[in-house]
Amino acid sequence: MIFLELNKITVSPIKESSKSIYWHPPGDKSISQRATFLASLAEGTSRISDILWSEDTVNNLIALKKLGVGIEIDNNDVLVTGVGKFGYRASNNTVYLGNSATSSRIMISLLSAQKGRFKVDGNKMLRNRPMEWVVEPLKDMGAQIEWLNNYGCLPVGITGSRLDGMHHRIKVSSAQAVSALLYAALLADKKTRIYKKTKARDHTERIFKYFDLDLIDTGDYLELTPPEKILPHDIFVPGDISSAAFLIGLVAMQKSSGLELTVKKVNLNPTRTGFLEILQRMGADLTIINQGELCGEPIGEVIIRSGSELSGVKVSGDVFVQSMIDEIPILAAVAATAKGETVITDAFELANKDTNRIITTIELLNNFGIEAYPIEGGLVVTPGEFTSPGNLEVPNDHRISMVAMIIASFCNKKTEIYNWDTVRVSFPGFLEAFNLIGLASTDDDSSSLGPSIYMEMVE
Ligand SMILES: O=C(O)C1=C[C@@H](OP(=O)(O)O)[C@@H](O)[C@H](O)C1
Ligand SMILES: C=C(OP(=O)(O)O)C(=O)O
Repeated sequence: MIFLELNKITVSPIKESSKSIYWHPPGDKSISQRATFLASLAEGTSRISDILWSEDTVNNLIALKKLGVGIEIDNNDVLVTGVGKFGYRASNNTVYLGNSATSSRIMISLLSAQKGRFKVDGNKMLRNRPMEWVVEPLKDMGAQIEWLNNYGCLPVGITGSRLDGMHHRIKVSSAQAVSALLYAALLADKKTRIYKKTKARDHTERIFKYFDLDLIDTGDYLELTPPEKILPHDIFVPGDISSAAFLIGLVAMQKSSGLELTVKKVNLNPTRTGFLEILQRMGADLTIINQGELCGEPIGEVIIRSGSELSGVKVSGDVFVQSMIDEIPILAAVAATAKGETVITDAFELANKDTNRIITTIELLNNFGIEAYPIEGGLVVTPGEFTSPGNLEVPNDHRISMVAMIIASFCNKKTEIYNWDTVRVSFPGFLEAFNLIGLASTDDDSSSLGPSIYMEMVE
């Protein structure tokens, strides 16, 4: 049972549940952001259906609206009327992107080629995240960007200019670095060639092809020929596997059998499914059915059943780790319930998230009595019984906050969790989904965080 009070939530021990649940997760955050940006550059109106309504995506919509892009809500959908490739309107207002590194990195690229001056900024967490991997290559394309406070960090000032095409080798294992430069390449004068460091989520490549853009992938590099203009396309956003992972993990952690969750219409892009594969390797009863495609993205249904005995695993390899980069905190919680230790390496990018998630995941587990410690580029989790710390303030990190609530529900006494509501960044409906599983319940106030308030903010 969960009881809410201001920014504190009280999580009581769960009663084991045995139900069959069908659930459609909220829209994928990465695809919602990419779809919104691409539609904003098109000439005409694109309908984005099943978009994610959360703080990150809404900040993106509000920022684009202030730049002159047409943003209208039609039921749950967004109608984006693009202004063409170079039609963003300059204003004295800061382009504010809250907590979202993905949105700010792509936005910096797009503003670099618009007419006028812009300032891009975000919240305290975002101001600590590295921006130089995007800004330095953009400068090589001719962008005029200045660091307004500290080198490498937001806020930045941008004076729009002409962008040249270029050949660039990406130095970090980040999909955002590739994506930001691909968006800049759309606005460049000539072809741009990008050599990736690793294969990470490829939603940008897929949505560019869905929009009929001239992007080739030789396996060695990506090459984009800038289009004369971009035509609007309607898009359906599949469910977010990273949000679904919290509930999938929770079911896998329940020791008694009888609980079954079917996650419907969820994105199964192979660059995102590492968590599902690792759960299968650990011995979870997880199957994938009804696979298909939606707007160039693989989708399907995931069925997870409780009651399996799980074993610890070794997780390594740049590509594999990237395919579950946002799921590592929940994997660490699942690993604590398995037999044998779990060793995660090659997860260097985790240090660059809202918090350093290697450290915050370890601290969270330690707070609940689990032995976990850092190793180079990762962590080791030793299985054990979760014990409640009584009360706990979680860091400003939505993914850590959701894992804290899940772990707390497996403790033998109540836990008060402070600062839990960063869930709004990616999954405002988390508590309702948690209730649906039947392991917890909330009072009415939980709906105050629900997706509908985000629609009101845009209107
Ligand atoms: O491209 C994206 O939409 C994202 C890529 C990942 O970051 P990196 O590619 O920087 O590792 C991921 O952690 C983030 O939640 C969203
Ligand atoms: C790190 C995340 O997103 P971003 O990098 O866009 O802030 C996330 O959603 O966990």
